[in-house]
Amino acid sequence: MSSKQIGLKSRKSSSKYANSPVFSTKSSSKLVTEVSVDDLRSPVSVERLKENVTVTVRFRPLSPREIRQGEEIAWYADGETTVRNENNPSVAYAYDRVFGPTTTTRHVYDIAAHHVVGGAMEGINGTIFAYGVTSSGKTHTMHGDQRSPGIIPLAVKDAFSIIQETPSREFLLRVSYLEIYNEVVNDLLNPAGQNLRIREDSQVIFVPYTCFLLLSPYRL
Ligand SMILES: Nc1ncnc2c1ncn2[C@@H]1O[C@H](COP(=O)(O)OP(=O)(O)OP(=O)(O)O)[C@@H](O)[C@H]1O
Repeated sequence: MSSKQIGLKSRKSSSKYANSPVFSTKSSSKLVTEVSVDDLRSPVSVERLKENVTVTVRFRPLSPREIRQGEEIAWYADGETTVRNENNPSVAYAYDRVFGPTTTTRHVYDIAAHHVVGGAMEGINGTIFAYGVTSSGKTHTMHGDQRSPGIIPLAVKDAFSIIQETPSREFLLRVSYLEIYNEVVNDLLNPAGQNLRIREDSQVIFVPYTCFLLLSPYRL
């Protein structure tokens, strides 16, 4: 089990579904991208600080290899919020949102992540992370590729759009990129930053990772 995460913040579970990363907006991680958004001026509305955790399931299609091997789908999306068992229709689980295998990453982002990015740009801490078994589609969902960009590039692009549309405010965007795998923390932005030591004092847990100012969405 592993997870991929993007954390968006202001300054101041194990999956049953082999072909579906469970996707949560609010983790232990194998790969962590953290974008820190500092709105240097606007105050945070108390109204908006209510905790709000949503859990989303995304099914990926069977791969050609899985089809060749005769593997069958055991769980499927029944409507927009229910996951049902193919062999036993009476077994069903409800989630905030369920996406079937033909859903695009763009759609997943729009429904499940866009509002977290918008909230972060207003100064509300937000985390988006994906977890699921190996090959369930976490990298596909979070990173994607040129043809189908993932949640992380889409979030960064959105953050820059919001900055452009809000000339009256000043923002500071910082990015760090960590991999946590088999209890080992590596800094993916600094080849020398391998097997980082986690330091702890009474107040905070601290990892000495590299943090870059993000000046353009294309630098990520
Ligand atoms: N929604 C999808 N549509 C089409 N192909 C997908 C989808 N999700 C994942 N895949 C494909 O399934 C394979 C496994 O996906 P991916 O590498 O994202 O899994 P992962 O959960 O990150 O695995 P690992 O934990 O081993 O890194 C990849 O070939 C990927 O392109």
